[in-house]
Amino acid sequence: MSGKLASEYNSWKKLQEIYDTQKSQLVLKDLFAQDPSRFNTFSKEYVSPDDPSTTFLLDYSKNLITKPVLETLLSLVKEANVEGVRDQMFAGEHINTSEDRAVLHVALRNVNDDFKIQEAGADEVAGVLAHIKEFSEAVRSGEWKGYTGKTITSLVNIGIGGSDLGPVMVTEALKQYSKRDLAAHFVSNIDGTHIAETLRECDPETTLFIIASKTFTTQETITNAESARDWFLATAKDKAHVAKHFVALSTNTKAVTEFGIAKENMFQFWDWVGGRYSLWSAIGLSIALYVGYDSFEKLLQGAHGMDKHFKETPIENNLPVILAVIGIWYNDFYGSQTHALLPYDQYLHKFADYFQQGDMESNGKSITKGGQRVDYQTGPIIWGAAGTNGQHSFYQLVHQGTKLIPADFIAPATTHNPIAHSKHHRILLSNFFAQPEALAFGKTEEEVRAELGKGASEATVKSKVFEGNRPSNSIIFPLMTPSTLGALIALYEHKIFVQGVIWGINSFDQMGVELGKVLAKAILAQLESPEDVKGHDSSTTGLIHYYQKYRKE
Ligand SMILES: O=P(O)(O)OC[C@H]1O[C@@H](O)[C@H](O)[C@@H](O)[C@@H]1O
Repeated sequence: MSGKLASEYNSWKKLQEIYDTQKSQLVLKDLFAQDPSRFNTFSKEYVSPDDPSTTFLLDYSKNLITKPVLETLLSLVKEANVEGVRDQMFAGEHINTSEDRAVLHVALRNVNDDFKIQEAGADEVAGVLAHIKEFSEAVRSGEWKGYTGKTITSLVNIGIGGSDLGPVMVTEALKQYSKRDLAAHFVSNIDGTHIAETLRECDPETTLFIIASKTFTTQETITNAESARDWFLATAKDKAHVAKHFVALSTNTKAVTEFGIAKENMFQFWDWVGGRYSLWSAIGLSIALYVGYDSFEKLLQGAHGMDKHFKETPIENNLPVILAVIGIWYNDFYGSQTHALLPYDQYLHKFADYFQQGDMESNGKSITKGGQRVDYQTGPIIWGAAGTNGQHSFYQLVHQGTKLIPADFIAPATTHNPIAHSKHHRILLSNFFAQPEALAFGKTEEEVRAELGKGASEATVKSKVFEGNRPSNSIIFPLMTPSTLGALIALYEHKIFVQGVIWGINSFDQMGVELGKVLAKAILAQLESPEDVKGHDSSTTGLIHYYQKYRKE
């Protein structure tokens, strides 16, 4: 960390100058016309340093950049000492300064021990992975039995935030690798409907509950876990049976034991694993159970390959760095407020949800590590949806609205489900190719006039014009596999890291989630009767009073 605001860097000032003076020249149609090799210049194929079959192409040529713009963006990376902070992260230095913690999700997937990491606990990773392997194999093979001797057929992961979103996203993405005889459910919301509806699909004799909570104090998770235990004991009766049906993933041994889960059924992790970076840790147990340990290990290997790429590749060829700086170009100079993640792969339908936490909880900050208020924009709003669904809903705004929405299009070249001789997939991909093209190059007034002929009104002509010059990245990979998924997730994790370092913020704490929790606790104690409702504004008081008119118990 340099201690400077990003806006104080010389390269930042230069970028502002470029934006102010050259913005009108940054027109994709012209840039492509002027340079026939633009695609070659601004695209890179990633090949995992560990496994050549883990590969993808990143095409960033449809961005509002030229070589000088990109060079200036990269000099920002140098000036902000991103490489130095990156190396501190890999070395286990406490770069999460507000919590005085290391940030070591890379240690969880350090499969070949390529990185020498000293932090306490890093040497325990292999042991926890062995525990995950042993347990997941026992459950999947049927060797692990429920209290009446039956095989487990349903998993219920109870967790929220980072203890939910990663496993949800990955189990969906790798569904093709599951045995299909083990159903995976995820309960996160405190709304009783979530657990009630889930339990309706489960049988206490064949259900395994995985209580996933780093702190083991999260109100939603503990309340849901207690209700799950009550539901289970209503049938099983004997508390001794809990051991066969409840396991915990946590850093908090004391709280887990107090809940009644045996120590041998607890899967440990460490304070240097951030919640939103924890799917690689014991939090990934539901993934290993659902897709098998081998696939879980390949996921880790895929991420590890990207870690090596990020750590060892010069910044001009470093894919997370490139994505990060292009994002900064739009976020901080073009004034884009959002960034869309648009996977053309149904298996990735939770990808944007996952990175809403990954990115927005990491970089949704306005105070630098040094305590200064930033005078520029930080993390973008992340959103998106899978496949062509979005085209029939929100793409109208992306194409013709008043906002500039940078987007990443992500797709597999081949599908696990080549039904109708891959007809579906070809149609899907034709859209994956067409959308970035339409966004970039649009449709001119002349083209519209030629199409409509003389009789068309001016308003109709104008409404059919696509201004174009809307930027995007495209990522295409051979097939959705565990290792490719691991590499893709790590790509975005490191992108978020690079942006956080440039903005000078701490991407690894989440102070902003606390205030609401505290207020909710105070309000919970006041819900009984109107006389208890004290200390609020008239709006909050009015809302609680309205609720109290209808509350039943
Ligand atoms: O795993 P835990 O401790 O139950 O925490 C769950 C989530 O709790 C939220 O409050 C945090 O903002 C998330 O970062 C975290 O993932």
